[in-house]
Amino acid sequence: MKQNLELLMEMLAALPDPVFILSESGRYVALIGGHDARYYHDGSHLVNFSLHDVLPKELADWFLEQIRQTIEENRLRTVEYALGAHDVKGLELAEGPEQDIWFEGRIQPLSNPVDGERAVVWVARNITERHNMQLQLKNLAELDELTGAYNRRKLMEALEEKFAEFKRYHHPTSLMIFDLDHFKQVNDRFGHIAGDKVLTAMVKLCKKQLRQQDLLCRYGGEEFAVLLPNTDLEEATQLAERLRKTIGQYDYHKELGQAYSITVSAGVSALCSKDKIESLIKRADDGLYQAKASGRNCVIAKSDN
Ligand SMILES: Nc1nc2c(ncn2[C@@H]2O[C@H](COP(=O)(O)OP(=O)(O)OP(=O)(O)O)[C@@H](O)[C@H]2O)c(=O)[nH]1
Repeated sequence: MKQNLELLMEMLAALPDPVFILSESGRYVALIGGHDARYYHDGSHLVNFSLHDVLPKELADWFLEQIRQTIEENRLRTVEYALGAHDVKGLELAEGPEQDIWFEGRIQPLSNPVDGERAVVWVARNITERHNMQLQLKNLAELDELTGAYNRRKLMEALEEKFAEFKRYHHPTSLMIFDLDHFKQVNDRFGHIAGDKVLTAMVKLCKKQLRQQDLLCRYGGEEFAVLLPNTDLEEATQLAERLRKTIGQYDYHKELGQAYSITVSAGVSALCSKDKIESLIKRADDGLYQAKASGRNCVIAKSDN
């Protein structure tokens, strides 16, 4: 009997991933396993502290909510979350992983109370590698490799999404399409690699001007599009003008080895009730075409009539 118990204890201690017993009020009742310092920090000091003693309030509240839901639903639940060593008070920072860790938490309610309280068992597994890989795949699928702007596929996806939202809620939504003027001359004069640097610098410049919600995409070659949620045609035109001026005033000395400025031409359109995605794009494209035809370095807004 004693031998069996010893074996059980040894087996539990050897568990590669940390297993926490957490009470409904957020107390760390016990911690078993998880001693591999390549993947985990030593959390043994946490026992008998409460979540709010060691975690920032927002995180502690989130953990408590997960415990509460698991007990209420009385079933296994799986959650994913990030935790940095600096988030947890009292950890030995010199030991364990340096970067933020992504965890998968598998939370199971216990059938009997612990010290008079309902409790869960929370198995935490380091999934940082998998998470980073997923992020990398997502970036590969969504981003233009050269400039870091979103790619055309992402633009079409976002347009579908915003179009559906527009039909439901009628939030104003606009599209700007712009193209660098006489860009062939840049390539011819400075070479294709220098041209690449100009495109990359220009995207950086635009990102600084745009809001978090705006989606800057490489539409093709030296043509870009910006999807502007919650923006009507007038506001979109103002924003396009601001971008045009900012890009035109930038000196590509660093990229081209001499003072050089490049202008852009742009077309702008806004979703209207009888629109399809294609007609929204076509109006912005028509605006761009007109801007080129009327001497470049300007913005033409195309309304739906
Ligand atoms: N360096 C570089 N150049 C590119 C890339 N994609 C497209 N281009 C170049 O962009 C240029 C586009 O030329 P055109 O379509 O004649 O247009 P433009 O010279 O900009 O003239 P307008 O648009 O009429 O003002 C071509 O020289 C393409 O090779 C790229 O990824 N890198």
